[in-house]
Amino acid sequence: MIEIKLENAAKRFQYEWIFRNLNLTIHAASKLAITGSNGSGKSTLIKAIAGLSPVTEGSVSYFLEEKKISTEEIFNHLTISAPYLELPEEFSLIELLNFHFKFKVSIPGFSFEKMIGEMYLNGHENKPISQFSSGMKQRLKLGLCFFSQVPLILLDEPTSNLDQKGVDWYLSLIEKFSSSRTLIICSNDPREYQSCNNIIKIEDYKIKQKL
Ligand SMILES: Nc1ncnc2c1ncn2[C@@H]1O[C@H](COP(=O)(O)OP(=O)(O)OP(=O)(O)O)[C@@H](O)[C@H]1O
Repeated sequence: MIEIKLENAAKRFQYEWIFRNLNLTIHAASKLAITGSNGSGKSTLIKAIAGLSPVTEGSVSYFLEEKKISTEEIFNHLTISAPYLELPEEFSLIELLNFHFKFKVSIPGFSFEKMIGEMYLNGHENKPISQFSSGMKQRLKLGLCFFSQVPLILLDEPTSNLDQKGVDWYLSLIEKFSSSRTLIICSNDPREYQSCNNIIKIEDYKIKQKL
């Protein structure tokens, strides 16, 4: 299980502080929602937690079973789904699963066949991802996150492009597959983060100032 500590974390783009003085411990297996209005900095914060974009000030530390691990290593222990992270469109579904699971281990008992069934993608095994609908792509992104055996799952706008049936399916994924994992969700939609026991508002850490 993984714990994350942000200490005086801050991010600045040019002259704008997106967040500042952020002190937060995300406990192992807890469920955190990062909320805030459009453009407030939710994605910026989740990217900093994922190690995709470094903080300008302060630090983000990771503790896997209480052992500190570096920002360079954290990618091995997480999966992330976000609108700005595209799937490789030229791969077929089977090719993508083969590729993804060269780097990640699947959760116990999950063959590709079972994953495809759980994502409601039967019959599309050899279709290129470029020909998937936006809802199919979103189910695939979420499936790759939950069916990988990692202690940290990061979701940015998890139900974008999903219809009501898809939203219910997403909620069932959380219920079935997130119990012993740390889950962080960026969202403006309370349906998406109803499972979260900790909710922060990015505006509470936003100080605009000219340098
Ligand atoms: N690479 C970048 N360079 C400069 N500014 C950036 C960069 N990335 C994000 N920003 C700015 O940071 C602010 C926060 O953006 P971010 O995408 O984190 O917001 P958000 O809360 O996720 O928004 P939304 O709800 O619309 O997805 C915005 O003003 C955005 O223009």
